[in-house]
Amino acid sequence: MTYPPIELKSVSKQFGALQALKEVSLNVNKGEMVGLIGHNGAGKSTLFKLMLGLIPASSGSIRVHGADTSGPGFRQARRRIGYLPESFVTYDNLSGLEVLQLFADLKKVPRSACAGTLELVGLQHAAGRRVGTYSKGMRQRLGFAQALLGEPDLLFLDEPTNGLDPEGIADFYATLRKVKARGATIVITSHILAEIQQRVDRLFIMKSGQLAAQGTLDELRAGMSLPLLVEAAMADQEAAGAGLQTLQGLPGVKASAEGGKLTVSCERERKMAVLSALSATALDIVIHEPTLEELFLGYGGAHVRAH
Ligand SMILES: Nc1ncnc2c1ncn2[C@@H]1O[C@H](COP(=O)(O)OP(=O)(O)OP(=O)(O)O)[C@@H](O)[C@H]1O
Repeated sequence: MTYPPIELKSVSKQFGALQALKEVSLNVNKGEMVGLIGHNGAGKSTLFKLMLGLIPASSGSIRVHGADTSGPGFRQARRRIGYLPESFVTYDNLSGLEVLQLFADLKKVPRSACAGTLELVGLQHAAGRRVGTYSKGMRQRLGFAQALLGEPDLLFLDEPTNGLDPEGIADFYATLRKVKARGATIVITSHILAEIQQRVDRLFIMKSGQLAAQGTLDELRAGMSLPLLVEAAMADQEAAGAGLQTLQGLPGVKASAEGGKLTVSCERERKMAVLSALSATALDIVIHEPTLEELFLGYGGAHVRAH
């Protein structure tokens, strides 16, 4: 029998008087890449630690590949998991290859896998260099490499693009796509919502220890029905004024004009009415969907701060 990689039922976690997680239920399907987002202290890292079996839940059940994280069968399931913690700490006096070999020994993965894994994260040229001389981005790549060792079929990546430059971020997601293509399931957290919103299959929004919403970006948009933003470039100020007048007659539409530019905020179901009102006179029209940041705030999240 095959089990979904992750099944959580009514999971709560108490740290003394503090309730870090409250009745969280969620499933992640095989081969999915999902994003876990939430404000600082929302409970993302705690959820990771519970799913990795590093700390016990106060109540509820957590199954990973069908094995209860508090049961004896979990050791086996744990071998198929890769984890990149939020702060990856390593040994400065060893080379990148030596660090990876150490992790390979711990994970009971043959050392022969290390060179290829370093190549996968673009560190092959620095394999023999002391980690103490690595940049922040290179350390993060090394952390990613240890998570990828042994081709795990479930990956937990906590803030994996921390410290990476734009090229590093693009490389990281290119590698993730390869990992996903071989059927792995991936759970990723990020504070940079613009970065993950187009890259994951589904999103979980955490708020104060609870799951505030879940779904694809489109489902989250439909659930919140935030207004769309339409920007239209008109030939000149006069054309913009005429366009503004037409739009002001439409219900559920707010518009303003500045020079030859019209800015319109409208309910989703008014989009076609707005477009047809402008289509004859506009030179160009751009429609902006609500961003994940706006949805996140709409679902009750606080502002997401980058670390
Ligand atoms: N070992 C612990 N003992 C006591 N409280 C803890 C412990 N671990 C986490 N907490 C608390 O649980 C809550 C959730 O923390 P958690 O680290 O899971 O949040 P997070 O969403 O990962 O935050 P961030 O985005 O800042 O990493 C916070 O209030 C935190 O202070």
